[in-house]
Amino acid sequence: MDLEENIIAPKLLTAMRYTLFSGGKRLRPILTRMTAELLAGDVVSALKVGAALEMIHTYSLIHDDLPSMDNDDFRRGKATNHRVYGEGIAILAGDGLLTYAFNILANLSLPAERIVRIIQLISDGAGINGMVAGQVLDLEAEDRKIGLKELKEIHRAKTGALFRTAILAGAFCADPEDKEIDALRKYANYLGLTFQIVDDILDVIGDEDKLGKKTGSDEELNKATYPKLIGLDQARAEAENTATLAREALNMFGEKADNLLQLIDYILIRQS
Ligand SMILES: CC(C)=CCC/C(C)=C/COP(=O)(O)OP(=O)(O)O
Ligand SMILES: C=C(C)CCOP(=O)(O)OP(=O)(O)O
Repeated sequence: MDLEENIIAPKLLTAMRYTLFSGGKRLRPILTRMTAELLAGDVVSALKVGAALEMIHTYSLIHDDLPSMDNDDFRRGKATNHRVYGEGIAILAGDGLLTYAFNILANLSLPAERIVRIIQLISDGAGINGMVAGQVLDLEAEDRKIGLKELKEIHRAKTGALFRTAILAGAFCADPEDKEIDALRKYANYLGLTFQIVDDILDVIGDEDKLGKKTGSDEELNKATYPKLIGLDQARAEAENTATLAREALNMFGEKADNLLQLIDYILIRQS
């Protein structure tokens, strides 16, 4: 089914497209593509997998912004989905993006067992063993004192899981060796943590126009963050440390991993 062919409920498609095409860094599809390229995999399939992941990520943002979750008014430089289309349609636009993503994955031109592997990986990382679970932990931690260890676990599931999934799904667009998967998983874990520490820092010091979303919302919702738990300077140092570990994880690939290395710098530079 082509997304454009949805004529039963045109408003659903409009609401899905509204947030999907309102800008966004496209980090997860970029990672999928870079990883497939690193391992000389099928780049066309990687782009399709990346599109599916971006749909899943976009659904998660639409739902994360809802009044029952973070209650945010701005996302990607525009009014949030529910502010424009109302809560009901926003929930359904998220549902539509999530399910359509799996339609794209089911239609990949890869060997059937590879497609099944990618679908398993993504439903796991985006679902009850990854992002959805992380969001639950995040909600439960509001207004509660938590330590760094618990915060790391929340970040690992809420944000890290989809990064890890994007990278490993890119690897399965090739024919990876076990040691390559191990190295990429390590890179993904440290990259995801670096990203979320930087996101925490940007919520304190970031420019709302550049970020396209409101800052200070973690404080407003009384959420535990790296700057809150260890201070801004220590949080920056921690982001540098995890970035170094992400770089080291790529050592076995040498220069071939330059793009993945540059992505670490891109994430770090955003908070400097
Ligand atoms: C199943 C769902 C709804 C998952 C949401 C996952 C997620 C990473 C939300 C954004 O996190 P955030 O609140 O830390 O970021 P932002 O500041 O961009 O809202
Ligand atoms: C996971 C978090 C913290 C939500 C924002 O993710 P991104 O910063 O990748 O958002 P977009 O560029 O896709 O809007």
